Amino acid sequence: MSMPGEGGETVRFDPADGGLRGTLRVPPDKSISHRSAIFAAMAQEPVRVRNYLDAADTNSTLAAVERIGARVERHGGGELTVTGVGLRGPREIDGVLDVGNAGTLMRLLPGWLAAQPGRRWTFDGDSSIRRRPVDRIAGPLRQMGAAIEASDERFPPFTLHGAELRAIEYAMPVASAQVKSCVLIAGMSTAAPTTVIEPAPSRDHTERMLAAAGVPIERAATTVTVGRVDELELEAIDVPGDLSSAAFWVAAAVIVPGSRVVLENVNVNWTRTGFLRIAERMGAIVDGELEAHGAFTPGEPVSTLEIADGPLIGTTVEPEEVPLAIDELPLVALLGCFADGETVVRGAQELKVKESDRIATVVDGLRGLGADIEATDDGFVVRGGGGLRGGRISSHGDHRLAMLGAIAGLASREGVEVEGMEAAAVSYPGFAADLARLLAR
Ligand SMILES: O=C(O)C1=C[C@@H](OP(=O)(O)O)[C@@H](O)[C@H](O)C1
Ligand SMILES: C=C(OP(=O)(O)O)C(=O)O
Repeated sequence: MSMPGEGGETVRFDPADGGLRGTLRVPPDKSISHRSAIFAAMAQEPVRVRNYLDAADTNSTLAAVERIGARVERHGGGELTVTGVGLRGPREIDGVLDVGNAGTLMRLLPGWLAAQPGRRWTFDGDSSIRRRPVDRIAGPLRQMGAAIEASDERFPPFTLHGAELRAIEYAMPVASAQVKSCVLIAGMSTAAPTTVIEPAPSRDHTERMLAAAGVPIERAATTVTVGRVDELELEAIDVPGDLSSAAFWVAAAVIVPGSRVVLENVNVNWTRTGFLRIAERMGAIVDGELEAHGAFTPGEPVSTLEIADGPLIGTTVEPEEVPLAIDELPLVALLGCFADGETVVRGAQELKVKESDRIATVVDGLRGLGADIEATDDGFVVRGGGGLRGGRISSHGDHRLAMLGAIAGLASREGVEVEGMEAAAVSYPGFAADLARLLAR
């Protein structure tokens, strides 16, 4: 299977003289879209999903739930009706379940399928997914009674044998919303309540959506307990805009002189907004009013954000902040190049097992554009203030690297060529069109 970005399209991003200006509605949230499709597939009654993300990762999820028996009607404009198979109804398939490039799909869906006694599925994906560990979900699922065979014990492809699961109390070794979600989903089928303890808070979209679906779920600090259910009661889900996509424009507005950008309908769930807090600490001014979210909310707050350019100072991102800003840490490195003093990220080893090794690809990529940046075992150190010269950067097939390169180009002195720009379509297919809108004056 091929990897997006390998040997693909090279696109040049010139300095955005005069700044980025305008108002955007950022694309639907990827994490919440994945969950809406998977939870709707578990329901028995049809579920209306509004504003579903039309991107490679979330389309992999729709294809996967269809293969195991759910019906997906696509009404256009991000509107779907998903008719599920019920919690106990996913069917076996011939061949593999292809998760494409989507780590979230690969780690959430097994939580459900592990609870189907006597049935089995084989999961596989692209060359990037084959480097992403599944032992982190195989461990707790085995403790619950499922069997999993993986290549080298750790990586896809892997085969999952469902079982009558037993409840566990699972203390997670790493803060991962994907692992937490997997165990909670499996825990909906155990006779006694299942508990997950996180080392630090991570995104809580699963907890919010399951609570909205009538699942007994209790949270106290970093402990989450889920009770058994026979059915999910979800009528409709309205997916808010993605903070992780919005973050590219927040970063661009802050570092490209003369910018003023307004971002509408952004999910500002506290477990996702770590990047905004870090950027504000560095001196960025992000104004946002909390707003109600419309008729069918999965319990997620949204806001309109207003960002303008301004001077930055370096900061240190501590380990407990990492899960709250995990996908935006590459952008912290970029801001660091434009900030006075040192910007340090610590406790972010998890970056090594994303779509690319994001410590190596960010550090090598930005250094190639003129940054003074060094990798550490668990993050990076940037000595900023000099901005970026420009040059060439590879996405390594990683959507967030591709878009990082683009924003770096806009803020650079000489422009940046991004190799493998098409990888952006994994989470943000409209990235180029939105950029063109912010450049049109
Ligand atoms: O649960 C989710 O939707 C996600 C959790 C995070 O991964 P980890 O759980 O591996 O930290 C994040 O990096 C990923 O983009 C999406
Ligand atoms: C890490 C990411 O996603 P996933 O784990 O779902 O592939 C991401 O979107 O940055």
